[in-house]
Amino acid sequence: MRQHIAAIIVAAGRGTRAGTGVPKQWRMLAGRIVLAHTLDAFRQAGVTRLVVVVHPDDLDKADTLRAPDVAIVLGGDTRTASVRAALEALEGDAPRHVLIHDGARPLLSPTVIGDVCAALDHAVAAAPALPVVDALWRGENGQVAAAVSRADLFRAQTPQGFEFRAILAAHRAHLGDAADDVEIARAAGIETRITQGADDNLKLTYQTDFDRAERLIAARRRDDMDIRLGNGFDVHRFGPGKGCWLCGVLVPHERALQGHSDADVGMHALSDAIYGALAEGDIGRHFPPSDPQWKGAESHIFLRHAVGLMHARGYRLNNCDVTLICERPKIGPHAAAMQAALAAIMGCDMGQISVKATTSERLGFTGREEGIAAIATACLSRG
Ligand SMILES: Nc1ccn([C@@H]2O[C@H](COP(=O)(O)OP(=O)(O)OP(=O)(O)O)[C@@H](O)[C@H]2O)c(=O)n1
Ligand SMILES: C[C@](O)(CO)[C@H](O)COP(=O)(O)O
Repeated sequence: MRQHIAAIIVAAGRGTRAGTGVPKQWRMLAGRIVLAHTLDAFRQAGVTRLVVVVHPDDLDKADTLRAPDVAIVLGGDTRTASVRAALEALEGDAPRHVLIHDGARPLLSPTVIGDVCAALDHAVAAAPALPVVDALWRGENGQVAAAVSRADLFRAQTPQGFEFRAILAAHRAHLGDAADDVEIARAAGIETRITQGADDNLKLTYQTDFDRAERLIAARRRDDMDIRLGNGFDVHRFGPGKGCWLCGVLVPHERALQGHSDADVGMHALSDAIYGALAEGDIGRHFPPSDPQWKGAESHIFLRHAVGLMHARGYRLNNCDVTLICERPKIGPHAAAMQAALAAIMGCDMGQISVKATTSERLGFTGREEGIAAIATACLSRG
């Protein structure tokens, strides 16, 4: 939660460039009102105080946005006047920081918001932007009149973030209009740090922007739906030796597991679950047992390889679940250490990893303590 931050979402424009009819911020985009997408991005970023600035003619439409975290404020004739109205409305219970965002930028990501918020820990003002990458020309009568240097040029985006008191004072002191709030802050002598913008954070200005935004959301939804499951199963027999490697932890025992590698049966099952989710076979395909270089190999090599492949394919781990099947050694006292070891290898949070154990009621080879079996499930998603 970002307790000391409020977000102002300006949505009082008429959207004339996007065409006639309903103003763009109230139109449907991928099945939802544009502003509903915008508000959700802030909620996902943990901003819980949202001020939406609307045109008086749109008050009835604003009813659809009403929620405990949303305040509605009436805007003015210009974007600058709309922002000012919201700043004044917040003053009675002033936040420490304020983010000012175009309602017409519905595809902003929690990452862009988070980067601005992080920059505000060290700066009075911060805003996202993208460097200009194309060559620039000045045109006259449909002809190229001159080349213009693109060095140091950026395309400004929102949300633009400020110390609340500083931007309120800057707005109060500002005469006339401005393209954005950074211009107003700079006029008051406030330096603004540039944070990473995003191509997707486009402003809906023309109808073609709606078409592009629809395509981007459709692609995001396809990615969100791309969830993959894999399972793995492995068995190693007991033999001479002391202690068993299980999920990256050497567990004291009067015997050791036998195998071509270090025989970490839990880590093998987990690696196979990840390979399975990627439809990439199993450990044996990537590390053939016939290859002497893997003799006695530490099993984290296999797991790291599976995780590397997962990232290379554009997936990340949602969660995984490993079950060790044995009478002894007892796993419970070591389960937390195993979770920690796997998390360190996989570069994820311990909460994403479950390690548990069961006996087989003294039945079968595990019941007779001839070996240990492990099953694992991994769930991956895009991104
Ligand atoms: N008087 C105004 C004018 C603009 N905005 C908001 O400022 C953002 C960026 O402005 P722009 O894209 O220029 O929106 P419009 O002014 O609505 O567009 P147009 O210029 O095409 O009419 C939009 O979310 C818009 O709703 C506002 O709150 N109050
Ligand atoms: C604030 C802004 O989004 C920064 O890029 C932009 O200036 C507002 O939109 P407009 O089309 O320039 O009115």
